[in-house]
Formats: sequence, C-alpha cells, structure tokens
Amino acid sequence: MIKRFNDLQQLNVEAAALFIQAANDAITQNGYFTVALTGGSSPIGLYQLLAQAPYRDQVQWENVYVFWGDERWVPLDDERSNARMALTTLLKHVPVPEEQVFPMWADGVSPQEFAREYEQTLRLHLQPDGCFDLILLGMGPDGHTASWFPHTDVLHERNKWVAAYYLDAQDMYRITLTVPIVNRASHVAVIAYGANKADALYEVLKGAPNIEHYPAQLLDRADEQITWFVDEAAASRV
Ligand SMILES: O=C1O[C@H](COP(=O)(O)O)[C@@H](O)[C@H](O)[C@H]1O
Repeated sequence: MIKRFNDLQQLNVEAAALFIQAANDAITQNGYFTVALTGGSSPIGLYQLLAQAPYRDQVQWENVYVFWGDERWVPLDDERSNARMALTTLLKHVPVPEEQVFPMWADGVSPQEFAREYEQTLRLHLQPDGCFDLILLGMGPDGHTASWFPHTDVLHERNKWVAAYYLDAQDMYRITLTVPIVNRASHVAVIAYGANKADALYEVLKGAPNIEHYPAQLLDRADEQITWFVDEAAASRV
C-alpha cells in the first residue's frame, strides 16, 4: 500500500499511528512487540513524535524489543551511527528497558562475528519463524534499503538472517538484516520523501525488475503487509 502526503508532519503522524497499532496488536496477541528501526534522516520526525505525548503514552514500552534493520559499523558515539540517532531522538525519552534494546554494535568483535551473534539474539527473541512484528525502513536515492546497496553480494544472501560486509563506496563495514528475514516480517513500513527519491521510487515500484540497480525491489510483501509512506515529491513519477 502506498500512502502519499503533501505534508511531512501528517506523514509522520500516520506512521506513528501504524507503529502504535502494530505494537498494541502484537502485545495483545503475544505479550510483546518486536520492531527493527531504520536509520538515515527519514525517520527522525517519526521518532521525535513517538517520543512525545500523546504518542509515547499509547505504547507499552516495557513490552517492546528494539532491534535495527541496518547499521554503519561505527561506535555508538559516532554521529553516523543509526543507533545513536534513534537513542537520542526516541529511545532515551521512552520507558523501554535498556536490556530490550539491541544496537548493531559491540566493541572488540569483528562485524562478521557480531552479525552471527546478532542472529542468535534474534533467534532468542523473535517467533521461531524469525518474524518481526514490524520493520521500519528507509530508501536512499540510489534505491538501497536497509544496507542492501546496489551491486553488492548481500542482495543474494538467503541463509543468514544478518550479514556484515565491507562497502567499498563508503569505505566502511555495513551490517544488515537480510532479504529473507525482512520479507518474513508481519509488517514493513518504508519512509521515503523528497524529490531526490523520485526516480528510485518510480523504478522500485513501477520499473522493470532490476534488483542489482534498485535493491528495494527485493521487498516482497503482500500489499497489506507493506506500507510506503511517501510525499508528493518522492511520488511525482509514481
Ligand atoms: O545509509 C542508510 O540510508 C538509508 C536511507 O537514509 P535516508 O537518510 O535517505 O533516510 C537508511 O534507511 C539506512 O538505515 C541507512 O543505514
């Protein structure tokens, strides 16, 4: 499902409503809610809203388990850290227990080893089939989502739940949930706005299949299980 907005505030309000609904449904059904957060700039407004009343008070944070969809392999105090952004905009302002927050970072371990450990952590906390209740994602102007960058081997990973690899173009390691685990989520919400996303959004949603160029085409959920929150600028070609 594609939800288009003129107004970014309204986009964030509706994304917050989806988050709250998904949390409440999962907690009613299972007693807890598992979510993977996204990084970049697009979710900042959503996180800031969720950190404030009345939104903050509509989530039973003590029953929430927070993971990340992807990360730049940098320490938590590095300004490039996706976890740092979510901690400062959202998680430090809500009563989620610290032991239920799982940033994709640890000192003194290789990114590959950490990816294996993170998968074990997921296996402890997710339903046996590896199904997240909600995965939040963004999309770059190059059509990447999570850390599925164009022309990288990780696009073809089908066994691991979490993978780490060196991204030459950015001269850094990336760690990411893989295609099969994202495509098992009960719901996926992608936030993409701004005119610089228009070409990629068109190619991902309407273009000819080309996952190497537009990795977000790998998102494979039924229409009711994926929501694209986009503004009119990003959706201008859709
Ligand atoms: O590098 C990343 O970029 C994407 C998109 O970021 P945005 O700034 O265009 O919103 C993001 O979804 C991903 O988590 C991040 O690692």
